Amino acid sequence: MTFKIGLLGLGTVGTGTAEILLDTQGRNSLLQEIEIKQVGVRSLDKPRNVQLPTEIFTTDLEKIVTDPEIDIVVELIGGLEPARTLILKAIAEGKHVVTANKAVIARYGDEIYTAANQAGVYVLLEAAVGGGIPIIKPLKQSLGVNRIKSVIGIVNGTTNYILTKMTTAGADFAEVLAEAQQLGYAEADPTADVDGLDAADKIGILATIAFGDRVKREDISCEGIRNVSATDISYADKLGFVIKLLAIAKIHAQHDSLEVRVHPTLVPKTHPLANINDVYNAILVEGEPLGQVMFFGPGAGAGATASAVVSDIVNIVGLLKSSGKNKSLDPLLGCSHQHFCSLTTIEEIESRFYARFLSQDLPGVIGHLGTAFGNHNVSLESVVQIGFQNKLAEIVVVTHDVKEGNFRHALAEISSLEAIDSIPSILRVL
Ligand SMILES: NC(=O)C1=CN([C@@H]2O[C@H](COP(=O)(O)OP(=O)(O)OC[C@H]3O[C@@H](n4cnc5c(N)ncnc54)[C@H](OP(=O)(O)O)[C@@H]3O)[C@@H](O)[C@H]2O)C=CC1
Ligand SMILES: N[C@@H](CC=O)C(=O)O
Ligand code: NA
Repeated sequence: MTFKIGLLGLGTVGTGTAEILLDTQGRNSLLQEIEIKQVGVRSLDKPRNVQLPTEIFTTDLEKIVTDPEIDIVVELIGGLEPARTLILKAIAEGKHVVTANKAVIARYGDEIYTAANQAGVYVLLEAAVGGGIPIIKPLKQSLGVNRIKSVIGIVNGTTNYILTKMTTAGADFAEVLAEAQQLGYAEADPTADVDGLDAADKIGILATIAFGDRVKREDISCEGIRNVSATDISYADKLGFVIKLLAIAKIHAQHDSLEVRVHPTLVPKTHPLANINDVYNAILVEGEPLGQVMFFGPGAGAGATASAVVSDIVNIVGLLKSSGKNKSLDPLLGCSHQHFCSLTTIEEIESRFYARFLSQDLPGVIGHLGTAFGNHNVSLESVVQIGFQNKLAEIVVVTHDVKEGNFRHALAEISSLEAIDSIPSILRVL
């Protein structure tokens, strides 16, 4: 029996997917039972890097998702629309769906999975988080019996590539971003990478699976890497840290709620996430009774991402072959979260902070800073004055764990001190 695929999109990931499906030797034997029946693209004239019969190409993607012969629709066009509508239509037509589209699942997961469960079809998305790293299936299956306490990851390849090159080679932000685009790592609109939106989509998906309640995408606090400067990278290094864009989801014990956030973070050089470089991603999961486990691998790029896409396709084919006409879904592969959870407000979130101040070089300034922080219950781990910028002293402060609200109030008081010229950067510390 042959299982027929409708491939929506033949860009970076679509091409990688087709390459695996067409070159089956030495891979799982189920691949030999899979045929690409149609390919949907935007332009029929574009040269393609993979050999497929021209007659299977179309720009009519609706025709693919309604084709009665197609068993699995593989959505690799990205973006919200028409991706959402096409996925819903495929589901309504009784087709299983494989997607790499974290943007659409993070926002419309509720609608999509409700429809999929009613229709008795799978929507698998291993490629949507961590590219080639197996993380969705392990969270659902291998780690499912643990009480998850935290999921902390570097989940965006583009920004990790940029930060790594800025740190190790002093490279220029715009140049490295162009390189990441060239390598096929970045989103069609790289703002999604640079501003942390892609990482927020991914941590929203991981948190929903790990903690069992849906996370509303708009509740996730999100800050990108645009303001990370060479000066901060250099200070972080002197203080024993590297700067990484972290996506964090963890149980907030006091409030019995979840905190989910994305921001550039000073990570101690001794922490396992500090050594994840270039396009690599890693996700550190802590659960009870397991303890910590870390998933590591290439987080973007054609081959790595296609590996996850095709594994999902093969998983569905395996299930279709073994379950025959029995339409009930394997609960460990489906997604049936019913409730949205409430997230801890940003004011209540506790973390360490790094702040860099430019001040007049006057006696007593550091004392005034300390007093202002003390007035708002912010205790300091270290205060250093190392350099000068245009005759202004540069003072760098690292706090102990503090409530974000208290820290912000202290900063407001400090800004009004006469000696303080400006606060060029504020970053969190892991
Ligand atoms: N690149 C990566 O490393 C990773 C990407 N992803 C996700 O995978 C998905 C695809 O990404 P990627 O392959 O990089 O994207 P590309 O931009 O390289 O490819 C998009 C493909 O979809 C087609 N397409 C886009 N919009 C339409 C439309 N409206 N109608 C018909 N065809 C359309 C394009 O057609 P045409 O070729 O004619 O222009 C192209 O073939 C996205 O959701 C992305 O977030 C996930 C993990 C990693
Ligand atoms: N643009 C994304 C692609 C993979 O999800 C990234 O850089 O991580
Ligand atoms: Na993955």
